[in-house]
Amino acid sequence: MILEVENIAYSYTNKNFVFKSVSFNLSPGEVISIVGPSGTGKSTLLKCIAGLIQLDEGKVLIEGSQVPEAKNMLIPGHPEVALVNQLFELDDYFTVRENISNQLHHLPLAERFEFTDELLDIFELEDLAHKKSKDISGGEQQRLSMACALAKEPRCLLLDEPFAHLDVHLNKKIGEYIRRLANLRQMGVVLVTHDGTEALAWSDRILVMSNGEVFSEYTPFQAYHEPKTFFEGSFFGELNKINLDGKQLLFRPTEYSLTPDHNKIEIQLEWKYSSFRGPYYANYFESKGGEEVVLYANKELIPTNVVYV
Ligand SMILES: Nc1ncnc2c1ncn2[C@@H]1O[C@H](COP(=O)(O)OP(=O)(O)OP(=O)(O)O)[C@@H](O)[C@H]1O
Repeated sequence: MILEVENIAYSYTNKNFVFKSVSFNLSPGEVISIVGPSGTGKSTLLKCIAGLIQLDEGKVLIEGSQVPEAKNMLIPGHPEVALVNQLFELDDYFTVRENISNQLHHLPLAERFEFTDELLDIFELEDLAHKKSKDISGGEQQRLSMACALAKEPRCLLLDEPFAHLDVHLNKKIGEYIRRLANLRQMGVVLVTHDGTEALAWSDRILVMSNGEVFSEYTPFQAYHEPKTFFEGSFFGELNKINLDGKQLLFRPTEYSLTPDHNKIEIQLEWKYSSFRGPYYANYFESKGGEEVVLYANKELIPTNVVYV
C-alpha cells in the first residue's frame, strides 16, 4: 500500500471532532477522490494525512512507515507526501522555471531541464517561465504549485480542489497527465473536490464524506448509477427522487423510457420547461406528487406526460 489511514480523528478545539474513525487505503497507481459538502473536513483530512497537523487518534502510514507526529517535528510533514492546497507555498522571488527546477535537485542536469520543460508545457506556463512567481495570477500560481508538487516525485500526492481555477481545456489536460504519472510512477493520488463530476472523471474510487464520520465508498459507476441516498447521489450530477407508496425511487435524467415497459414503473408528469445544454436538452417536469423531475433528451419533450422508469 502507498497509504494506509487507520481510524484517524481530528479536532481543532478539543470539543468537537471535525472527523472521526476515518480509515482507507491507497494502492500504487491509484487515484481516490474524497467528495463532500463544504466544511465537512476534507482539507483538514489532507493536512492530517500529510502529517502537517497533530492527529487526536489513529495513524497514517506511507509505504508501511508511520508519518511522524506533527508535535514531534520541527518541520512537520513527510518527504514522500506532497500536498497542494490553496496556500501555494511558492518561492516568491524565484521565477516560475526556478520554482520547478529547484524541486529537481535529485535529477542529473539534463533530466532536470527536460522535466522542467515538460511541466512548463503541461501546465501551460512556458510564457511565464521567467516571471517571478509573485507576479503571476492566482490561477497560474495554483498551476505552478501543482507542477512543483509533481516535480518532487512524491509517492503520495494530495490535491485539494486542484481544478478549482482551471478552464475545461486545462482541466482535461492536467487530469489526464496526473492519471498518466500516477500509473507510470505507481504514485498514489488523493483528490479532494466538492465537484463530484471531477471525481467521476479522474478517480478509481470515491469516498463520500459527510458529518465528518460517515464514509460511503463507490466506484465512479456506482456513485453515478447506484448511490445509496439522494444526498450522496446528487454530488455526481442531477438526480430525480420520486416518492412511491412511502418508498423512494432514485433515477438519473437518462434512466427512463418513453415507450411502455411492463418491467418499469409508470410515472405521470407535467412538462414545465426545457433548457438547452449543448449536446442535449434538460427537460423539467413536475410529478403528480409535486416533485421536480429532469429528463435529458436530444429534443424538447413538451408533449410528454408519462415516462417509464
Ligand atoms: N484553523 C481552524 N481552526 C478552527 N476551525 C477550523 C480551522 N480550519 C477549519 N476549521 C473548521 O473545521 C471544519 C472543516 O474545515 P475544512 O476546511 O477541513 O472543510 P472542507 O470540507 O475542506 O471545506 P471546503 O469544501 O469548504 O473547503 C469547518 O467547520 C471549519 O470551519
